[in-house]
Amino acid sequence: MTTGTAPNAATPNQPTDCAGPHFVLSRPHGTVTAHGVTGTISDPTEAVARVRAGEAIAGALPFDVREPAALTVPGRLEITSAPLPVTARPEVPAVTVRRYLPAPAEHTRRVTDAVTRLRETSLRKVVLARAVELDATEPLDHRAVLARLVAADPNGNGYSVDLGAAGDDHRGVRLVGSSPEVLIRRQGATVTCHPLAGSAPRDSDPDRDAALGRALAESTKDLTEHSYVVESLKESLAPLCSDIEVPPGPVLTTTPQLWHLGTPLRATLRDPHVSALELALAVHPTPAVCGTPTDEAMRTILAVEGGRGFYAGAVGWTDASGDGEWMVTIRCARIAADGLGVLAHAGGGIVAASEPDSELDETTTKFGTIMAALGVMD
Ligand SMILES: C=C(O[C@H]1C=CC=C(C(=O)O)[C@@H]1O)C(=O)O
Repeated sequence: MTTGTAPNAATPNQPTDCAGPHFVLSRPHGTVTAHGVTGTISDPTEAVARVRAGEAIAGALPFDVREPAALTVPGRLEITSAPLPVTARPEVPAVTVRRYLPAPAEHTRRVTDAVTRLRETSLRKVVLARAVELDATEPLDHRAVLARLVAADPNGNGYSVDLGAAGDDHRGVRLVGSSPEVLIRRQGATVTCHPLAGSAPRDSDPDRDAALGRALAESTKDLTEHSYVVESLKESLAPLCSDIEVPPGPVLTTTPQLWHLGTPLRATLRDPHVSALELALAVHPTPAVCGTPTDEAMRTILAVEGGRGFYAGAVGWTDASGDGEWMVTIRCARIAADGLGVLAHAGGGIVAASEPDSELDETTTKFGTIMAALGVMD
């Protein structure tokens, strides 16, 4: 499907397609590529109005939606029915870890403090993340990183977004990743989401791997952590949707690095004018990236971590009819405009029963998706 055509006009912050499309989202059921830019939008409310007026949009929402979004009105939205075709796994220049932010011991200390707080206050769950700064010896090509992410994922998940629409600080900056988590998808009146929460590492030995999956499915701590996300989604969707179908319990899903607990939800949209973008804004941030209660968890995260930028936000598109898909922005990295500096984040849901050392290990495993794509573990 294609929506309109327009030149790739160049204004100061405007993303361009000079080095490949400014937005690509590869999914098992299809790839959406935005070609050309007719406008940029940093205010999601304006984007909602533009979609209601019959325009398509694509891009990224930040974790804290009070910060600028990176959305474009594309000249043309190309939608295929297969993941991004990748014929060969391209080489990338050498990438090395500069430092972890905070240092691993400090992340463990933060988790310990959070566990105390979870036991003593009304906070039930909080997702704490840490970051890693990496350096490339030569400029990284985001197209090569995207191809490696898509090639490494049996489901073909991957995204690459030019963040320039968010303002001068983001000019030429790219967000690349491979998210397994569907925040929201709208196809006509059908609304689906697939929240994930609760994790265990994979193992190269099939028997040990299967045992890790079984243990996750029975883990009270992980089932509790997961339940907050499902409850939150049901609550956020209720005013906008009817017939919300929730399976009796979560199912196991996998990425090459991790097992996750996931719950596929399905609902019917009450008002056909409510677009995929509006639905994404209504449910974000879910307790898969923030916590429960949302406000208390958000305050805790901002106080402990500071800003997250586009990590733990949403990346996706909405077409002129309001259909679209938004993924939770995880398993990703920001590549600086010079292609040399990289910043990646990984987080995990903390509940009262969390163990700080396991939580640190979980974030290390989650970094594996982007580290492998950057060749750090080659
Ligand atoms: C916050 C992240 O993952 C979320 C998605 C799946 C499982 C999660 C968990 O088990 O904590 C997180 O909620 C991340 O990858 O940075």
